[in-house]
Amino acid sequence: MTSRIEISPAPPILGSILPPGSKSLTNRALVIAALAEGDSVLTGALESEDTHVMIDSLRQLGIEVQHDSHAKVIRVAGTGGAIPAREADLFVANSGTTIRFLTAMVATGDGKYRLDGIPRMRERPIKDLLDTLSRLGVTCRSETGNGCPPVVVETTGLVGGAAKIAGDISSQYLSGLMMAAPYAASGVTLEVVGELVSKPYVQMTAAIMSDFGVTVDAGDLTKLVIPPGKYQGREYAIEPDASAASYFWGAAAITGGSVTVEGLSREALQGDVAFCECLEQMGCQVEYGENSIKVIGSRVHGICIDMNAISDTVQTLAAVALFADGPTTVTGVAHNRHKETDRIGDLARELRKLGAIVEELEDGLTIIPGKLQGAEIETYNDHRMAMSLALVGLRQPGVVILNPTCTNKTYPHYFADLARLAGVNFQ
Ligand SMILES: O=C(O)C1=C[C@@H](OP(=O)(O)O)[C@@H](O)[C@H](O)C1
Ligand SMILES: C=C(OP(=O)(O)O)C(=O)O
Repeated sequence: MTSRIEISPAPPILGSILPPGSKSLTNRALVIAALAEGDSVLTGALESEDTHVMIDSLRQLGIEVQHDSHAKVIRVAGTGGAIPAREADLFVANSGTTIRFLTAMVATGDGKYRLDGIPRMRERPIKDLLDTLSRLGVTCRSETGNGCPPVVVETTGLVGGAAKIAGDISSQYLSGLMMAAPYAASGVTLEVVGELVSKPYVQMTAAIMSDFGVTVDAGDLTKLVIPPGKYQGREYAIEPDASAASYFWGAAAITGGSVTVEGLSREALQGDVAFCECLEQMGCQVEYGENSIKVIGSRVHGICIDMNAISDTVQTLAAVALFADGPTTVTGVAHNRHKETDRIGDLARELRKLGAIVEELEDGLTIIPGKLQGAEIETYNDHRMAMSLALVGLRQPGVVILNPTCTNKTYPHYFADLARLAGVNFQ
């Protein structure tokens, strides 16, 4: 693919689509299957950079992972909790789940492990996770001392006990600790300090742990008790990615069409299906099936909404908000500044290029729709910037997405799938 793609306006989109597997579930299932007793077979897994760096890292740790990328099936030979490699230097690109989950996982091993990523990863915080691991008996540090990767973990195993974990920067710290905790010498009790962000992801972690045989007492997510235990290998079906689905639901809203996403339901493990409730508040109609969710677009209204729990869909909502008949305010997403890029400041800048008046808040933004115009959209190597703002081009001519291959992080075939669904070609 070239270093730019121009989105072609489309008539109201009528269709259905099955997005690729969930990044969050694939990477959790990989970690848990690696630690489990016996083999696991993961079906419907995501094939993308974020899952490939996880697979490569697990292999470097000495875990056998067989991978049929065409069939989207991954076989993992569980080690029963052992980490065979005594030393490893892992490269995680810009995958937050991979570095946070593996930092906690390698802490259960016996050896010295280093984890690093691309330059942006070296700006993404991980200090709170390292502090908690230290309290649980592990020697670990940020190599440059700035609280970000590269991370070095020197360990003879997780001792366990009670520790506090900060909740206000990223829920991935807590999820990583939860998945590793059954392999501590004694049980682990985690007390969450500060308001926990992205709560549905922690519920997802507890749910998948339970699916593999370890029950967490998660209560109201302020104090979590994880008993010693062992995951049991199994066959596990990964749901389609709900964050990816948001773009197709957004496309229905923006074009005034009707799009059905297959393989998801209101009961999905992924909190991001609640993006449909935002669209409903904006005036769209949502139909929940047993194994599908359909959004029917209409004239959209501006809304005020706290998106703390579903922050990966803020950029999708922002794209829809450009077509609303009034302002939209999103709050509760200060943690979005620590993701692939600053998803408040950089998002505001790109929305302004498209003709909106945007007020940046400390924890969100207000978008006042203006007369739309085409623009070259900078993506900051953020897959969600590319995927969300491309939707604007389905109505407004002249929207060009720069560096479109950044969608490789979670959705390598995004533009092909969107063009097919919309029935147009992109240049
Ligand atoms: O646990 C997970 O799978 C994720 C948690 C969220 O991160 P934060 O907890 O950092 O908000 C989300 O943004 C990310 O894409 C995936
Ligand atoms: C924030 C994201 O990813 P991660 O934190 O896993 O890198 C994302 O996919 O939007």
